[in-house]
Amino acid sequence: MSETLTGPRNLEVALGERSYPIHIGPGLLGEPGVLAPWLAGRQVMIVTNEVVAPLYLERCRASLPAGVEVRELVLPDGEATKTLASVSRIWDALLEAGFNRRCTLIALGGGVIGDMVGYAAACYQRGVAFIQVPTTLLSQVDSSVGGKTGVNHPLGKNMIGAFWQPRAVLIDTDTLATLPPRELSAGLAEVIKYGLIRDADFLAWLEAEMPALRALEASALTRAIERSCALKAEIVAEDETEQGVRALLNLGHTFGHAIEAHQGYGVWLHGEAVGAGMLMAAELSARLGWLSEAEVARTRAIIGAAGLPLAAPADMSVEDFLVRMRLDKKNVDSRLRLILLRTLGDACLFDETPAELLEALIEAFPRG
Ligand SMILES: NC(=O)c1ccc[n+]([C@@H]2O[C@H](COP(=O)([O-])OP(=O)(O)OC[C@H]3O[C@@H](n4cnc5c(N)ncnc54)[C@H](O)[C@@H]3O)[C@@H](O)[C@H]2O)c1
Ligand SMILES: O=C(O)C(=O)C[C@@H](O)[C@H](O)[C@H](O)COP(=O)(O)O
Ligand SMILES: [Zn+2]
Repeated sequence: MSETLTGPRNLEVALGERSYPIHIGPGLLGEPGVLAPWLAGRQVMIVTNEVVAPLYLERCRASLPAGVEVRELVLPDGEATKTLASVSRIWDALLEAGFNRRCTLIALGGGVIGDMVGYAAACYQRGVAFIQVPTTLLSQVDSSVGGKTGVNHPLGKNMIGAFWQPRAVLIDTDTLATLPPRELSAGLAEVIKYGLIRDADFLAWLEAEMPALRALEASALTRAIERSCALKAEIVAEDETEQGVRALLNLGHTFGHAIEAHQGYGVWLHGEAVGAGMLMAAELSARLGWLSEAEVARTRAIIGAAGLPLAAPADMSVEDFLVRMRLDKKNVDSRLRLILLRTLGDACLFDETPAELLEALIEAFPRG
């Protein structure tokens, strides 16, 4: 993993007729006509938010070919806006513009925009094309790839949604220059996740390169994005609708989603909640006798080095966690199914955690 690189990288999510490319590189956004190959027809709607629009909407517009009918919709910002009401605004705008089944939606922004635009595309006239143009690290390494789309419900994260794949993912790494450090750390949580679940060498590389990643060093960031996307593409190609291996991408999320929903969406960033959740999963894995204390210490160290929380919210009781975790989408027949670590780089889905062990772990986990 020592090679330096910053130039364009191309990957594919292999899903037969619905396969699509992931293009990664600096300056991709704004290249005239770069989005042209994936448009379904002449009608295009760029959907973004009020933070991203002043930064990148002009460049996105410039990426379209001449002769297309372009509309723009700028939504409010934030996780709290990831609702059916916001998606309805997209449908309203599409209908008011008279857009038909050959239209294409472009999701320009982070995971909130990407998840909502994907869901709007999945439902509009029973399904239209969309392109992901992710502008946060988290969306570039995770949410733009794989076709999980949807919105939150007050009772649970991403409870309403659909699997709907984009036509392409265009990752302009230059957009990370404007990302606030807290959002960069949130994205690093999902990057660390790939190392923990599937790639011990990548994890070791991340440990060494964390300062470079946090300093936005281009070569390290490109490498991290490419490896993350490659691992996700491989898993999604194997199990598009999460019947098996894809569930491993949920490491830390059963705890993390509980934190996000309990605190109120947007109080903890998704990546922050996943960071703390991955540490909880690692500590539970140790209580089951799988991970050593040294491996838990490594997990804690890399999550901390990424600038992520190492404690759960101060006001969250064991019952607060359990109430939310019982609604988790992975559960079957009221059995909690958790993603745990056999060792670093090897995750599994486990549905036999004794209730007392889980409760003791949550009780003992630090609060901040
Ligand atoms: N579909 C999936 O597979 C998947 C995977 C992981 C996460 N998610 C979802 O993604 C969401 C989190 O995504 P996120 O972390 O990108 O959050 P986000 O979309 O809220 O973006 C984070 C913040 O950064 C701003 N922003 C975006 N790009 C910017 C840029 N280049 N410069 C400056 N500011 C910028 C946004 O406006 C926002 O304020 C959650 O809802 C999570 O559930 C989905
Ligand atoms: O793509 C997946 O599969 C994931 O689980 C990726 C997660 O990082 C992401 O947060 C996803 O939205 C969680 O999905 P959910 O089904 O647990 O809501
Ligand atoms: Zn996630």
